[in-house]
Amino acid sequence: MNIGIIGVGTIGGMLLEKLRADSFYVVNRTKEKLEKYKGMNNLNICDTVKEVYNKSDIIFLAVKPQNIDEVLYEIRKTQIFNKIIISTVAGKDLKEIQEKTGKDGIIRIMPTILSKTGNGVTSVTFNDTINNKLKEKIINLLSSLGKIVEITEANLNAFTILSSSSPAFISLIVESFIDGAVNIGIKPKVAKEIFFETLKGTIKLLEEEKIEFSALRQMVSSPGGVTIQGLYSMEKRGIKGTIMEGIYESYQKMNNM
Ligand SMILES: NC(=O)C1=CN([C@@H]2O[C@H](COP(=O)(O)OP(=O)(O)OC[C@H]3O[C@@H](n4cnc5c(N)ncnc54)[C@H](OP(=O)(O)O)[C@@H]3O)[C@@H](O)[C@H]2O)C=CC1
Ligand SMILES: O=C(O)[C@@H]1CCC=N1
Repeated sequence: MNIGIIGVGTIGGMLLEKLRADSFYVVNRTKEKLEKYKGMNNLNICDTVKEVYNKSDIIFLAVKPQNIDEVLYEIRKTQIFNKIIISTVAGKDLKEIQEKTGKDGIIRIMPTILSKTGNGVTSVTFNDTINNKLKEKIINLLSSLGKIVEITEANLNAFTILSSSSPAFISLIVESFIDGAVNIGIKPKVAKEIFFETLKGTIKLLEEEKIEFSALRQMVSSPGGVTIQGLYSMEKRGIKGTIMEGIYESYQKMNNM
């Protein structure tokens, strides 16, 4: 199977590194960016969107939303109709891609940077021209990215915030813990090491032992102790509302793209 990637930035590069194909055909606006992949023996660097489209069976669109229309326009000019187009672009729906390209086999995925290590959840939504056999083939292809879930397009925006934006939110929260630890005298390197272990362990308790959030808080908070003092301060400043609001704002922005 030949895979095309249009736009080899953060997500396109990750797809190139993680997916399995007989050959890859790629194009990127800034060609120099592709230098680092030149050692890949199944990589073909192309000059145009048209060349990638013509030579590939499945074509991933991985440009930013502001650049997608120019790519769809180039695809529209081609007269080959039996290809599968998989868009990673936030806020461009299946119908619009179909209309702008004049092609039928359209799929959307919402990738996550966590696929770099084969983790995270990538959601996929198919238009109604894709039959079950093809769906299975596509999900199988995508499985090297991590967990794949099929969802309806109506749910894609919410899933985007949860699985694709969250690594950025979590990174900010983790950084705050490290800064907090440095502020009470722990060296950054040590703080990072200890906090990463603490984070992994907390997730294990919540996930594997199925301990409820509130139960875990109670287990750790001694009456009149230090933990409840910290929780009280965080709650007083509205930490939960702040995070919930951030998620909602992201979602609203996504809906208006
Ligand atoms: N980053 C993330 O975590 C996620 C991103 N997405 C979606 O993935 C898509 C890609 O995002 P991301 O990888 O972060 O963006 P990047 O800016 O890192 O990559 C986009 C790439 O597209 C190239 N490009 C732009 N226009 C063209 C064109 N006309 N022809 C060929 N190449 C072009 C750019 O080239 P140049 O080198 O010149 O800039 C750049 O390398 C976006 O639509 C985004 O919504 C979805 C979920 C998560
Ligand atoms: O921030 C963005 O717009 C993209 C989509 C989700 C993650 N990155």
